[in-house]
Amino acid sequence: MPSADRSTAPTRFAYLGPEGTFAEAALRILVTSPGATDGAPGGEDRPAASIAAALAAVRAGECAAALVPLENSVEGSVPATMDGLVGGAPLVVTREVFLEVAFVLAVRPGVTLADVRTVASHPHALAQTRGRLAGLLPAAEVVPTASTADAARRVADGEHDAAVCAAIAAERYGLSTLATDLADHPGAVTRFVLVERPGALPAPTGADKTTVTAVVPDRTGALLDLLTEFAVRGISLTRIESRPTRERLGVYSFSIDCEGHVADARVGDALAALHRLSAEVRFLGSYPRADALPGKPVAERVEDAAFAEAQAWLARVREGAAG
Ligand SMILES: O=C(O)C(=O)C[C@]1(C(=O)O)C=C[C@@H](O)C=C1
Repeated sequence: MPSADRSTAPTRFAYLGPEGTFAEAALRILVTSPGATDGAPGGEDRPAASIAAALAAVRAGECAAALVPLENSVEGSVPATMDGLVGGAPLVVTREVFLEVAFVLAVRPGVTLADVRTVASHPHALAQTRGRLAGLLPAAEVVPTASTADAARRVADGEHDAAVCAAIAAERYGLSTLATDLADHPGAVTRFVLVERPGALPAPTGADKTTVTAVVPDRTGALLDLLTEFAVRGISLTRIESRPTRERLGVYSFSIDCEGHVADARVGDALAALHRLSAEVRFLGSYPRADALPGKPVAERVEDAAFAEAQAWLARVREGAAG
């Protein structure tokens, strides 16, 4: 899948580090799953200090790809990833990975709940454990960190008293566990995406997703117009959310995932229509669904064959044949 340009990068994958993050666990799944991409064979994986740093390493050609969190089933989207993909040099998603996340409360050996004054973690992890933390540590100060493993490392260094992190991070940094299964909603899943510089697209598998962002013009019905382009072609959306464009209040960029591959006639046709409707459309990739499910049934009238037949009919009409 990766083009020659991509595969010459010295490092295989950048991920939100340090070692022991959920992002690293997701990367292990990615490189061992069927259809795994090699990035730069023999290369190293690089823990990055932030999502922005991971994306920057790919843009600079230092890494073949970056694995970054996009959304969580409890806490919703990860703004740093959303914004990092919309701005800057183009990047595309080539794979997605789902990871069930479970949190522990980790401390230096010998530290008890009564000793904990500060508890640190990634904001998404803190939000997913808010209720349990309030019960266990009602007086503790909650401190955001760049990642869950960053919190564990800082606890090991003595900077904070407790970390909300993965069990593997507690182990990696020599911490003890005061509580397990900290999540307020057990079974939360984080969706990670592998992003690369644009190149050859992953081939359609029949169970694909496409991601696109579009700035919606400030006029009545503009969002409905945009969504109609998917609906009339029988394309099911799997995610939609808005982010501020940072230009002014009232102008938003919509980030949309839909079923299907840009190589599918109906999806390509819808994206072309979006390009006509919006001054700023960014194609963010077509890639295999992590769950490998075929998606919603597609009506015959929007199958590739129906589009091809309609194009052939139009060509005949334009040449003067009876319609
Ligand atoms: O900090 C980590 O370990 C991450 O991989 C990031 C992240 C996120 O951004 O949501 C991933 C999964 C958990 O929901 C908490 C944090």
